[in-house]
Amino acid sequence: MMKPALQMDKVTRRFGERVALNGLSLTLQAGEVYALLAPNGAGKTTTLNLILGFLQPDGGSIHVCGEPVAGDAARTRSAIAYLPEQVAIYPELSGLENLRYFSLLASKELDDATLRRLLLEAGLRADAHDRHARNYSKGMRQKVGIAIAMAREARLLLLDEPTSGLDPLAASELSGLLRAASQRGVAILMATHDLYRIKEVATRVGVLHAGRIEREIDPQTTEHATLEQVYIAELAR
Ligand SMILES: Nc1ncnc2c1ncn2[C@@H]1O[C@H](COP(=O)(O)OP(=O)(O)OP(=O)(O)O)[C@@H](O)[C@H]1O
Repeated sequence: MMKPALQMDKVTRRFGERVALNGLSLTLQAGEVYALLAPNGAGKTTTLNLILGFLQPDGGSIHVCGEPVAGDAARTRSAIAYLPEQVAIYPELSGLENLRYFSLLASKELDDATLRRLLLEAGLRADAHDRHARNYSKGMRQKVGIAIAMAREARLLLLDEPTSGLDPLAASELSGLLRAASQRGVAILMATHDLYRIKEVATRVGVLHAGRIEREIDPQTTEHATLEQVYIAELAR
């Protein structure tokens, strides 16, 4: 069997007296789309930074595609694509040039036809490929980010609030892209408050509270209203 894309086992992390993560365990197999519902301060950013190897845990372990992050974070990071809330690409370069540049950084030298195909698959229309990214909307920058992830053949995609500030069309396009990526075996972990998109795309939902996953909900069998009630109750705790 394939190694899980992500395996977090009883991870703890403190900042001085403050416990940010308190025994967080989470395993993601290839193709799973996990939505992390995280009220402010619950430990979302700490979780993402630990997976990326920018922080070290005080206890527990994290593996990406079977490799310990503690062993060689640069190596495990090469299997990960991280899309922050605002995808950072070079404004003076075009979408195509950004994709070429970030692919080269990941030692992937792709010809223009392949780069353009990846941009099209990520939903960036051909007439935008050669325009300066400075004029791109948030949704367009995100599409370039997804194309970069696909060019790098990332096995694990981390997204932080991917739909905040997107119009409904862009958000729905993003759901389609995430579904397509998951069908290709990419495991996706997205921190979000967007219950509507969760219903659309997530295969699992977990509520992060006080540094651990307090409960999991099956998005397929849970009504939207129930999902919302659970989340609101969690926010009010
Ligand atoms: N560098 C740090 N120094 C001290 N405390 C920290 C540090 N980073 C995080 N914390 C604390 O750890 C807890 C979890 O923080 P984290 O940033 O992971 O939460 P979050 O869920 O991302 O919150 P938000 O959504 O508000 O950014 C919080 O109580 C926070 O104050």
